Formats: sequence, C-alpha cells, structure tokens
Amino acid sequence: MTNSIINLEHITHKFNHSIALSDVSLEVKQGEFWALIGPNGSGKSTLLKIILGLLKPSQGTIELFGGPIDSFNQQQRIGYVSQKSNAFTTKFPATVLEVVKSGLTSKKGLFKRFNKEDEQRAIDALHVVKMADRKDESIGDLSGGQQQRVFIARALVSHPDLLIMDEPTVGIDRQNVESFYSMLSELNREYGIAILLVTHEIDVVTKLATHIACLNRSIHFHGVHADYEKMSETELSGWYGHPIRRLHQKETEPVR
Ligand SMILES: Nc1ncnc2c1ncn2[C@@H]1O[C@H](COP(=O)(O)OP(=O)(O)OP(=O)(O)O)[C@@H](O)[C@H]1O
Repeated sequence: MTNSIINLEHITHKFNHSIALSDVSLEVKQGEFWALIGPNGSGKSTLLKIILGLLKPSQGTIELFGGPIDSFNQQQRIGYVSQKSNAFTTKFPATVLEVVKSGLTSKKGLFKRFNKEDEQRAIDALHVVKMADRKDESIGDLSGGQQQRVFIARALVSHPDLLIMDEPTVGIDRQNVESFYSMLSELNREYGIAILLVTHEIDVVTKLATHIACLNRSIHFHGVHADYEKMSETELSGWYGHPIRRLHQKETEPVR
C-alpha cells in the first residue's frame, strides 16, 4: 500500500497566456506537515485549487491517495479550511456544535437528520481543538481564532487523513496565532493527520512544519525542515524576490 497522499508531477498552469505555475512536482506523504510558502501572486492558492480538484491544470498529473484525481471519490479523506471561514457576524444563527456537525452533511446528504453518534463525533472533534466547552455558544460570539478552531473541528469530523489550509490565521490576533499553529502541530503528531498549509507567517510555521515547499511559480526548494534551515538569507531572498531576514525568538512578524 502506498503512503503517498498527494503526488503532483510537472504541473504547469496558465491563466490566458500568463504562467501561474511552472513544472511543479511535489509529494506529500502520510503524517507529514507541509508549509507552502511564497510571496504574493506566487501560485500558492492556484496549486491548492488544483489539488482540491477545483481547477484543472494546463499540464501535469495529480494523484490523490495513490490514484488519479479524476477517479478520486473519497472527499471525506480531505478536510479543507479556507482563510475566509472566520467571517461570522454575531448575528449568525448557529451554535458551535451545529457548525461542526454540518461537516458531516456531505457524508449524510443534505436532508438527513443527525443522530447521537454524529453528535458525539462533533463533540470529539471539538475536544481535539480544545473548544468542547464552547459547544452551545453562538459561533458569531467567538473570536476569529476560536472560530477558526471550530472550522478545523468541522473539517476533522469526517476523520480526514489530510487537512489543507489556505492562510488559516488571517484575521487572528498575533498572540493567538502561535497557539493556533501549536494546535495544528499537535494534530499532526498525535493523530497522524497530514497537513498542507499555505501561509505568510514563515517564521512561526517553518519551526513547526516537518517539510517546507518554497513556491514562486516554480518550486525553489522542497524538503525537510532541517535542510530549509540551512538556506542562507541570501538564498531565501533570491527566490522570494525581496530581502528576507530570518527572525529569531520573539520577533515573529510575518514576512509579506
Ligand atoms: N482566476 C484567475 N484568472 C487570471 N489570473 C489569475 C486567476 N487566479 C490567479 N491568477 C493569477 O495567478 C497568479 C498566482 O495567483 P495565486 O492566487 O495562486 O497566488 P498566491 O500565491 O496564492 O497569492 P497570495 O499570497 O497573494 O494569495 C497571480 O498572478 C494571479 O494574478
């Protein structure tokens, strides 16, 4: 049995005549935590859309869980959390538990009622993200960081093998960003869930991720954390397109 979760080979994508991705090859295996980093407009979201099957690349092949994407039909194995999830107003009429249970809808069908077992699964997922004690509160009353934890629980309720996130900390205040990422790291280590995360918070995430991919239309580096750390600031700045200074300890401003 293969332990490959995502296997991209020679992906090129053009929007009209402009090249967004050029010859990108990348493999994510079971239990790995990948940070996908790159400057604005470098193709990160385009690559995620291709992996999620929302966009067909101009060239290249994609395999999910060892088979071609065209015949993939186990959507519950992939959880997705976007940067826009944390945009509920205080008037949104759903409790935290209801939001998490809605993650089971694709499995059950839109008009099927939730049973006790579904409820327990949702509570278990909330325990994982440490939000079970808030289950009866209105989602709109939570902070951005807390809402995003709930959306992770919603993605976890179908027991995925892979969690894909596109800048999940947008709108979360800085002091909660580190604890949010630590929670992700714990999910990866304790539950073996593979993670593919797009982020601009390079210095926080590259400490926690097991693997890093540097994208600027093409892949400039991909590999394990220790090899990423060996890259000099000059090399980092070279592919990023503007000067990058590594930040240390408490200096954790995002690099845009
Ligand atoms: N639907 C589209 N039509 C035309 N061009 C697009 C489309 N979507 C993205 N692009 C272009 O493709 C390139 C890559 O965009 P993409 O959104 O993937 O970058 P990104 O790395 O996610 O950027 P950011 O960090 O700013 O979110 C950009 O030049 C963008 O303008």
